[in-house]
Amino acid sequence: MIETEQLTRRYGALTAVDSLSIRAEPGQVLGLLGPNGAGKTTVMRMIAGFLEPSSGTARVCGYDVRREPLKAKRVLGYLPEGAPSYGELTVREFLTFIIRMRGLNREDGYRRFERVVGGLQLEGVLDQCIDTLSKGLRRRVGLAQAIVHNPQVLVLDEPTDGLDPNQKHTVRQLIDVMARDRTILISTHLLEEVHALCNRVVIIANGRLLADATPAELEARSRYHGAVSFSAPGSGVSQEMLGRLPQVASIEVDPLDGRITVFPRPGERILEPVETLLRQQGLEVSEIQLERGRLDEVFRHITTGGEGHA
Ligand SMILES: Nc1ncnc2c1ncn2[C@@H]1O[C@H](COP(=O)(O)OP(=O)(O)OP(=O)(O)O)[C@@H](O)[C@H]1O
Repeated sequence: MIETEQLTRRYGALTAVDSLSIRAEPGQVLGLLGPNGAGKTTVMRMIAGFLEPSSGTARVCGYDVRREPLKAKRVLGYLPEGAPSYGELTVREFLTFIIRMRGLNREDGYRRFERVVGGLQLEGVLDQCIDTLSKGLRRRVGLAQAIVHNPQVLVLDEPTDGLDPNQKHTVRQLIDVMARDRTILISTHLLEEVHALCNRVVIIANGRLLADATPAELEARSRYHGAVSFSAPGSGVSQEMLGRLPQVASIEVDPLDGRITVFPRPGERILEPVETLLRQQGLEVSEIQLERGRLDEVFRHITTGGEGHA
């Protein structure tokens, strides 16, 4: 479990993290989202015990990171932003060093080494210096050191940053498997990652909490939530006809591809009436889809001041 209470960090006059209270439980992947400079890395560094809070507390599995730092660090794996230090070591030397630092016995150490090297596909670069690896490989080595002691809590700062789509997929699968019985906090700028991984999302800006909700709850705040969109090239679908449906609030046509989006009045469900109307008129449409809502729009709205604390 991860808990912060009124966690605050000031740099001179700047309050980078401002009275932040968040909580993540086992089985949860909590996504920490926010614009550049929102305070995500600062929050994670405080939870990981790498940065002193100015005030407030952070606890990992119940251990206060300031009062019981060793106990907190023992149950925590941390992937910092960027590349791992000790770039002059080979991947094998680095992971062996971390395993020794973590106090694993020979047998467990060997088992865990094999496991993470296999899981993150590092077999081919074990004897290469970290400094000479590609960005994606360095990220995977960083992730390997974060999980090698099989921690209960993981704090991962942009875990898929710099990875190609295949590697992103591999790392997301790994996080997904680990999430079953662990608590995971990840920061990301990729909203697709929120869909792929997170079952809860915290949005911050200027160090302050702006939203704490499930991805579905956030999507429900989008103006696209419940809208119906479809392509109807050359079918003569009339906006006027759709607009006469009592459940419909408005209609928009994408100027680029001509895709039609029909928006419901509050509380109305429009998929069925829209489909029925199109069928009755014998109009050909393709890719008709009920929209869940768009996280990018909600994120923009929340972080640019359109919405208050949730
Ligand atoms: N050591 C420092 N000294 C002074 N200001 C700092 C320091 N570290 C961070 N800051 C400031 O604190 C604020 C939060 O930074 P932080 O790196 O936590 O944001 P972030 O959300 O992780 O950003 P990004 O998405 O760009 O990585 C920023 O305004 C940053 O300039």
